[in-house]
Amino acid sequence: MAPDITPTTITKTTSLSKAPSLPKRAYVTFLAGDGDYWKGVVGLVKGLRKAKSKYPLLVAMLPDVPEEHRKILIEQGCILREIEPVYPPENQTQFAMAYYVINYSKLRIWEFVEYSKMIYLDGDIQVFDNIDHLFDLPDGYFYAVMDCFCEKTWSHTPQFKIGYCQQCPDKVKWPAELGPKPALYFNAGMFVFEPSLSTYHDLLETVQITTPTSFAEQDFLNMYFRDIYRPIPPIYNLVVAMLWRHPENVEADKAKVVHYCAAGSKPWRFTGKEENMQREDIKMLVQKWWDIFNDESLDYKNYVPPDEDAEDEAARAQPFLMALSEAGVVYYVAAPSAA
Ligand SMILES: O=c1ccn([C@@H]2O[C@H](COP(=O)(O)OP(=O)(O)O)[C@@H](O)[C@H]2O)c(=O)[nH]1
Ligand SMILES: OC[C@H]1O[C@H](O[C@@H]2[C@@H](O)[C@H](O)[C@@H](O)[C@H](O)[C@@H]2O)[C@H](O)[C@@H](O)[C@H]1O
Ligand SMILES: [Mn+2]
Repeated sequence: MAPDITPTTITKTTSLSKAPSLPKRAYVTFLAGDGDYWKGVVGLVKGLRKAKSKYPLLVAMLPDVPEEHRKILIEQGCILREIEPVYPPENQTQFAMAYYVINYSKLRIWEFVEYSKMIYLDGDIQVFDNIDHLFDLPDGYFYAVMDCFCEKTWSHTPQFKIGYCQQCPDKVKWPAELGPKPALYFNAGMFVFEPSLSTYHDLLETVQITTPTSFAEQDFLNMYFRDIYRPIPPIYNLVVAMLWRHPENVEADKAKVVHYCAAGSKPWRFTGKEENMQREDIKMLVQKWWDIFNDESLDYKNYVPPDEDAEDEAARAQPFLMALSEAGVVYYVAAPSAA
């Protein structure tokens, strides 16, 4: 008896085959432990909503995130993805911060291959303007903002010891006797990447044969993606220490993304007592974070998505992308030759 292939079945099959396969994009952050970083994630998802981002926020979370925090994040519209920890090989390394050892677990996000492109954001980051246009940057590269070597957390490095920083390479030139100038180095609190199973497996294998260093997975990612790393402007990840280390390179009120990574700058723990925490620009940025965190109209349960036919943000940003590629001379600096 021939199977009953009715028009419905054929239609259903046909319509499914026509389903558009739009590339899926999402923001992703990382959450570990039962501490207070969940507040950073709530602030981040509300900030993305305020900036009218079109894409969801995934939370790659370790099993030790308590049920109570998970519930809060789901109620705020986050997509939770539990991941297993990634530990570096046994080592004697003194990480710049002891807890950095858990940050290797960030590498699990390369496994999220249902997404074609993702933007990773630390939980201590806030997005104050729409950055959806970064998803339209050309594939095949790793985009992130250049870091700064001037904080005490870098005091163990030759750069710090001689006063060299990539943010001002002409101020103290890299001495030839120290060998080749360090390759451009990014802050791993924010980056644009493409999930890929082959990259994911290679990352995990490479971690196990790489001696850990003080900035843990940030150092590792800089080594791993060195050849395809493309710097993007500091407005996309204002590492707040830049405000006092390189004020000529940044403007607090122009930053689209702010990274509260200087000691004492985490908004949800802010006391104002640590060095530089009484600066007006720091207090303004911390207040901006709290204004979003406390804004109940941005809670997922109260949120009304923007009008669907509002001008597409990507179209609005097209001129930007052209400018960025033209300005490529400034930001798409090829890594200095090894010689
Ligand atoms: O107890 C912790 C410590 C860190 N993190 C996550 O790991 C990221 C990196 O740590 P952190 O931002 O503190 O490092 P920094 O950028 O300040 O060096 C955080 O933003 C969080 O997303 C976390 O979830 N729980
Ligand atoms: O695990 C290593 C971490 O390294 C980075 O933080 C550092 C780095 O930015 C230094 O340059 C600063 O001086 C320092 O304050 C800051 O903590 C990333 O932000 C974080 O996500 C994570 O990868
Ligand atoms: Mn951070």
